[in-house]
Amino acid sequence: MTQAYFNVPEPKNEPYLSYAPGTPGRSGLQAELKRLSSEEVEIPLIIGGKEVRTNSTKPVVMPHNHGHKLGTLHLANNKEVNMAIEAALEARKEWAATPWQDRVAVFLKAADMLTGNWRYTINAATMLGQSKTPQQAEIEAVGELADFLRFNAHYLTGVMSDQPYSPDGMWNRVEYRPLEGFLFAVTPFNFTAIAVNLPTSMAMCGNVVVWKPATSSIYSNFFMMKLLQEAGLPDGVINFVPGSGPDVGDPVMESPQFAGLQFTGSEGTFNHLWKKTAENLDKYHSYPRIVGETGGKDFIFAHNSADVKELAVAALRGAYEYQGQKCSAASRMYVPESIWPEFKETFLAEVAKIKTGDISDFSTFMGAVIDKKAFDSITGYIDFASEADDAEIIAGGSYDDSTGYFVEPTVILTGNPHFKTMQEEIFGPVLTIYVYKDDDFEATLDLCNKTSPYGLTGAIFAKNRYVINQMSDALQDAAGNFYINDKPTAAVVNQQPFGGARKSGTNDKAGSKQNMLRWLSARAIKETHEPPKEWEYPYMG
Ligand SMILES: NC(=O)c1ccc[n+]([C@@H]2O[C@H](COP(=O)([O-])OP(=O)(O)OC[C@H]3O[C@@H](n4cnc5c(N)ncnc54)[C@H](O)[C@@H]3O)[C@@H](O)[C@H]2O)c1
Ligand SMILES: N[C@@H](CCC=O)C(=O)O
Repeated sequence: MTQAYFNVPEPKNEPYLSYAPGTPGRSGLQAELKRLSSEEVEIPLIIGGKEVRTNSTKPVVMPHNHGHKLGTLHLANNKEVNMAIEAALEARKEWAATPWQDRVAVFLKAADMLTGNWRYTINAATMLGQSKTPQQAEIEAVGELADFLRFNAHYLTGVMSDQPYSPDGMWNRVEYRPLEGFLFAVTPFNFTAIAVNLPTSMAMCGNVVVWKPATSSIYSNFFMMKLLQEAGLPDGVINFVPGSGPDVGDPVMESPQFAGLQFTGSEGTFNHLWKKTAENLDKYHSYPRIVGETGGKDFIFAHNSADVKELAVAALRGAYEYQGQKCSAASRMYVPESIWPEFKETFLAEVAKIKTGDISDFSTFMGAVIDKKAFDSITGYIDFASEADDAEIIAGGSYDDSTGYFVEPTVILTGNPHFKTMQEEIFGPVLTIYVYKDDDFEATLDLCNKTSPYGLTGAIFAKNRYVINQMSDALQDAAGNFYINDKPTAAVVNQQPFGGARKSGTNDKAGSKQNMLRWLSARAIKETHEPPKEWEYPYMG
C-alpha cells in the first residue's frame, strides 16, 4: 500500500557511447559481439512468465551473413495465442490494482539495467540480428529505448497529477484506469526501441499485453524480454508471442476481451488490422483503442539559398543510415537547377565513400537489408529505374545476396516528379532526386505536398527566413516531424515527439503524454460533502 506521493526521478536523455578506438565501450561491445556470434540461442515464446516451445520453428540468421545462424525461434499458433490471452487476463487482476508508482518502478529499473550491465548485449544483439552499425544500434536500442522507459514514467506522473477543479462543498477527482481486457502490441523489425516501447508503454499504464514482435528482429527483442523479466515484470503482464502475422493476429482480434492495438509497421498491415477490428466490432466488450504508426515517403526540399555541403550531409545520412530502413528515411529530394551541378558533385563524391558490409567491422557505414523479401523488393525498384526511360541511376545500383542481403547506396535522377520511386515507400537505400527550375519553386512545393499519400517526415534547406516560413506553411500537412536545415531522421524522445498523419498513421506520438493517455480510461469521481436533503427548487416555494 503506497502511503505517500512519490516523485519519479527527473529523466534526462541517455548520452550515447562513441565506440571510438581505444575506448572501453569499443572493446566491451566487440567482446560481446564475439561471444554472441559463437553460440546459438533457442528462442521460445514467453507466456505467463513461462517458456513455451512449439513444433513450428524457424532459424534466426544474420542479415549480413545469412549462412550464420544465431538461434532457433519457436512460432505461435492458435493454441499459444489463446494461452497468452488467458495469461494476460489472469495477470490483470493484480497488475491493474498495483499502484502506478510500483508499476513504473519495474521499467525504471529496466532502463538502468539496459544502460548498465545489459548495454553491450542489447547493442550487439541489435547489430547481429538487424544488421545495424554500432552507432545506429547505440542511438536506438540503448539511447532511445532507455529514454522511452524513463520519459514515459515521467509522462505518467503528469497524467496522474492532472486533476479537475473542486468548487466549495465537493471534491472532484479523476482516476486513470487501465483499459478493460487485454491489449495487442504489434511491432516492426527496424527499431528495437519501438518494439519494446509499444508493449511497455501500455503495461506501465496498468494494462496487460500480448506482444507480437517481428520475427526478423526477434534476436534483440528476446534479450529485451529477458531483461524485463529480470527487472521484475510480473508474469503474464507482457506475453511474448512471435509467429506469423495472421497466425497471431487473427485469434487475438477475435477475442471479446481485445481492448486496443498499438501498431508500428507498414500501411498495408495496419489497414488490414483496422478492418479486422471493424469486422469483429460486435464481439467486443468495448470499443478498442487503435494507434498505428506506418510508412513514409519522406522528403528533403532544397531552396537555392541552401548551403550545399550541409544539404549533401543531410541527404547522405538521411537516406542511407541503417540502409534507409527507417520510416523517416529521406527517399525523395527536390533540388533547384541553379545549385544542382555543385550539389551533384559534392553529394556523389561523398556517397562513393560509403562502405557497405559486415557491421562487426566498425569502419562500415551500411550493413545489409533485413531479409530476402526486403532485398527482392528494393532491388525490384532499382531494376525498374534502370529500365525506365524517364529515370537514370547516377550512383550505386548494384546488389548481391550471396553472403548477406547487400544493396549499394543508390541515387536515381528523374525528370518525372511522379516517377514510381518518387511516390512509393521503398524502405531501402534508394534516394530519388527531381531537379526543378528555380522559377517553379512554388509549384514544386505544391507538388512535394501532393505527391505521396504519406505525411511522416520532411526536411527543408534554405537560409532565407521568409522562404523558410513560406516552405513551412506550404508543407504544413506533409509531415508530422518537420526539420529545418537538418536531416529528416533521428527524432529524440522528449525533444521531437515522433509520428505522422495522412497515411502515415494516427499521429499519437510514441513516447509522449498524449500517447500514454490512449492507454488509460478516465473515471471522474465527484464526492459531495453535504448532499441536499430537499428535492424542490427554491423558486417552487
Ligand atoms: N511511423 C513509424 O513510427 C514507423 C516506425 C518504424 C517502422 N515503420 C514502418 O514499418 C514498415 C517496416 O516494418 P515491417 O516490415 O516490420 O512492417 P510490417 O507491416 O511488415 O510488419 C509489422 C508487424 O506486423 C506484423 N503483421 C503482419 N501481418 C499481420 C497480421 N495479419 N496480423 C498481425 N500482425 C501482422 C508483422 O509480423 C510485424 O510484427 C515500414 O513501412 C515503415 O515505414 C513506421
Ligand atoms: N524515430 C526514428 C524513426 C523510426 C522509424 O523507423 C527517427 O526519427 O528516425
